[in-house]
Amino acid sequence: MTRAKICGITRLEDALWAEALGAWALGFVLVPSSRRYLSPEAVRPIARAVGPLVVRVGVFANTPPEAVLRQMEAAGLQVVQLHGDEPPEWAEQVGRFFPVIKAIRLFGPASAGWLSYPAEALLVDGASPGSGRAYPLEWLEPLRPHPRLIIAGGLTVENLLAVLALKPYGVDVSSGVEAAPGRKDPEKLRGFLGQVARFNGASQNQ
Ligand SMILES: O=C(O)c1ccccc1N[C@@H]1O[C@H](COP(=O)(O)O)[C@@H](O)[C@H]1O
Repeated sequence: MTRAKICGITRLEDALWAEALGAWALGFVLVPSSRRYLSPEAVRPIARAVGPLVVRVGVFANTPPEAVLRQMEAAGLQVVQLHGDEPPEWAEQVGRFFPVIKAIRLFGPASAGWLSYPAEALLVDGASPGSGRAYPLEWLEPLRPHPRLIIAGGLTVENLLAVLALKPYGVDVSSGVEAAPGRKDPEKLRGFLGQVARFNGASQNQ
C-alpha cells in the first residue's frame, strides 16, 4: 500500500478536494521563502476544516526545534517534515512531541548513511524543493531498505507509475498537481490520486 501526500496546500478548497479524492496526508509549507508559504495562523483554519483521518504535516527548513514546536501548536498540525539541513539532535527534540519525516535533497546518488537518521520516515526529494524537477530513480537505491520511504520530487501523473512500481511507503507531490504555484488543479489531483488508488487496488489482487 502506497500512501499519497499532497503538499503545498494554501487554500481551503484544495485541502477539501485532496481529501475527497483520497489523499492520506496534506502538507503545509511553513518556510517563509517558499512561494507556497502560509503562516501558522493561516494554516490553522484549513487544517481544522479537514476530517480527522487525514494527516496534517508541517514542512520546515532549518527552523530551530523550539520554533517548530511553537508553530506546530499554533497551526494545529500533527507531523513535522524537516526539509533543510537539520542535525539529528533537532529531529530528536521535535520527535519527543511529533512524528518526524526527514526530507533529503538529492544532488546525486543517495547515501546509505541517512538510514540511521532519527525519523519515522525518510522523504527523498530533488535538489530544489517544490520545483517540480525529477531525478534518476536509481539514485534512491541505497535508501530502499528503509521501511518508510516517501518518494517526492517532480512527480506527475506521467512518471508516477515508475515510482509506484518501487512500492514506496508514500509518494509526495506539489507542483505536479498545481494549476499555478500554491493553487491545486482538481483534475490533476484526480488523475494523480486515482492512479495511486488503482495501483494499490491492483497490487492487492496479485
Ligand atoms: O514547495 C515548496 O515551495 C517547498 C519549500 C520548502 C521546502 C519544501 C517544499 N516543497 C516540497 O517539495 C517536495 C516536492 O515538490 P514537487 O512535487 O517537486 O513540487 C514536496 O515534498 C514538498 O513538500
